[in-house]
Order: sequence, then C-alpha cells, then structure tokens
Amino acid sequence: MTEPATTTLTEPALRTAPKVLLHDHLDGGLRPGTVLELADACGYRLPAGTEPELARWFRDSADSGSLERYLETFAHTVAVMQTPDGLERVARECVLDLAADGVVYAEVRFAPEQHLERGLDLDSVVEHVLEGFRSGESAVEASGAQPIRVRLLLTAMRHAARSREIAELTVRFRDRGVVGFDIAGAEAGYPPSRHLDAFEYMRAANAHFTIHAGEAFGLPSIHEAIAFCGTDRLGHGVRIVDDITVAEDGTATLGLLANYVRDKRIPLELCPSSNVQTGAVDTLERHPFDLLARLRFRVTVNTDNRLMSDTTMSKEMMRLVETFGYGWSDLERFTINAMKSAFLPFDQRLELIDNVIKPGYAVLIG
Ligand SMILES: O=c1[nH]cnc2c1ncn2[C@@H]1O[C@H](CO)[C@@H](O)[C@H]1O
Ligand SMILES: [Zn+2]
Repeated sequence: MTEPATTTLTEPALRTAPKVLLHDHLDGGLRPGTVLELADACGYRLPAGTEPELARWFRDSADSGSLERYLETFAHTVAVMQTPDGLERVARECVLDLAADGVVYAEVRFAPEQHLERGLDLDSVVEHVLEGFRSGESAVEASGAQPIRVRLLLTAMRHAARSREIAELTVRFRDRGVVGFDIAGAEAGYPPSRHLDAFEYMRAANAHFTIHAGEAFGLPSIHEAIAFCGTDRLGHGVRIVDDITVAEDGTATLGLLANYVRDKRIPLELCPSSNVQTGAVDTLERHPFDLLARLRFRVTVNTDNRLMSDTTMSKEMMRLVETFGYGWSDLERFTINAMKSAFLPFDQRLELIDNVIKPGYAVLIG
C-alpha cells in the first residue's frame, strides 16, 4: 500500500482548500468592472475609465503608507453603493467571488450609515445587503459548488456619532444574518472608549463585537478595546507586537497586555497585505504574523479589502506560505482558529470544523 501523496502547495491547490474569512469589508471588495458599471448608471465620475486602469488606481492609491490616505479610496466604492440594486449586486458578487476562492464561511462588514445618500434608511440598507447575500448563496448552491455561508457584521464609523444606533441595528437584525458589530475608520484620535455606550449596549444584549484596534495606533487602543470595551476579537491587533520583546537568542518575553490577549485566546484578525499598504508594518517579511503564530496567539488570516489590496484569501495565504514557509497543517490551524472565533453559534462552528475543514485539509495533506 502506498501512502496518499501530499498535494503540492500552490495557489490553485490553495483555492480548493476550505477557508474561513472573518475580516472583509463589503465596500473594499467590489469588482472593478462593477464599480465602472454602477458609476455609469448613477452618473458618478471615477478617477479611471477602464477596468485595468481602475484596478491599478485602487491598488496604487491604497499603497499610501497611511491609514487615512488608504481610506480616501473608499469614497468611490461607497458612492456607487447607494441604491437597492447597487447594494444587492455588490453583496451577491461578494458571495460568488469568495465561494470561487474556496471560502466556506465568511463574515463581511460594512457601515450602513455611509449608504444613506440617496434616500435609503438604515434598515433597508441592511435588508438589501442581506438579500444580495442570500441570492449569492443560492446561486452557489444551485451550481453544485462547495456551499458557502456568509454573515454580516455592521460597522460604525469611529469619527462619527452613530455607534449606539448601529449597535441597536445589529441586535434588531440578529436573527436575520447579522452576527456582530464593529467600529472602523481612522484610529488615531478616535479611541474605542469614545463608543463605550455602544459596546455596553451590545454586552447587555449578549451580542458579539470586534474592534479595529492596534493598526494605525498602538497598545493604548488595544488596551481600551479589551479592558474598557470588552471586545470579543481584535480587528488587526498587529501592534500587540509592541508588548513583546524578543532577545537575540530568540526568546520572547510578553508584557501584561500581550499575555492577556494570548491567555484569553482573543482572536487577532490579521490582514497581511493591508497592513503593508497602510504602513502598519514595513514589509511582509517584517510582519509579526509568524512571531505571533509561533507564540500560539490565536492568529487568523484575512483579506481586509480585496479591491484595494488586489487580493483574495488564497493569495494572502500563499504570500504567507512564500514568506514564512508554512505547510498545509499550518494553514489548517489558522483556518480552525478562524472558525473557532466566528460569531456563529457553537454547534454550527463545530459542524463546519468537523465536516468541512478537517476533511478538506485531510485530502490535501494526504
Ligand atoms: O483597515 C481598515 N482600518 C480601518 N478602517 C477601515 C479599514 N478598511 C476599511 N475601513 C473602513 O471601514 C468602512 C466600512 O467598511 C470603510 O468605508 C472604510 O472607511
Ligand atoms: Zn478592516
């Protein structure tokens, strides 16, 4: 009897591996062609007129080294997501694109408050996105491909003052596909504690949330998100590395906060390419992903913004494989980390781990 062979770890093979995505912005993942068509339909002027030019414009402009400048590019995607058709189409295509990349479970987020420019209200904005998700999930199912489940997180913009309202919106839709709440936007000057009442409301409702923290600002932001706000997960959280000292012989010493994050198994939604673009880290080689993974933090791999980073889950994983030499078992561990950290009920998380993720990687590992 010969042993079943291990599948060579290439990007096409990686696309067949079951993947779990916890940090992906709906308004950061549009197809360039869709941005062009929707802009045409609503008379919106874009900075480029063809698909390849527009794709390059988003990637190059996002490559700014600053979160604030990176975020400026979202004006153009948000502008074309102001109508029922625009929202449904973008949500449906998001599901199709993630499924085609082998994602089996995703939590996709966006900020409803940014989609009220053409007369929609908060509830109907959320309904249209959920309708697009359902339509995408059904199309994947009907095609006979590996099914995908996509859930929604509602984001409040941290510079604005609508977080309590968005938290209430999240709870109102909790039985209809919305599984959590988040805050995003420029981090410096807008600490998580500014939105404390929204987080207290969520906790009182036994509802889940994550906070973008430790991306463009350091440890104080992470500390507030955990100690004052009680976040379930950290969006990025990459600056936790500032609380870890590595000696010349490689021995790592963790500070109080880093220890707490690790002890409590607080999931880190790491987004390697995005972190390089916003300047949160200098290069992928210097990304603390590997240090954190080796220290057994609960690391997860995420896309953040597929359009701005010209990326997919398979590409993000492949970049990590090329940079840090990971194998299938490492990728399986990161995927199980993500599934364990999802805001889906426990029995459904377990079912996906046992019936989809483990069997999927078993075939590849051989
Ligand atoms: O990496 C990020 N850090 C902080 N905010 C972000 C990031 N990516 C996107 N957004 C912000 O979240 C809003 C809702 O999806 C986007 O419009 C963008 O402003
Ligand atoms: Zn993000």
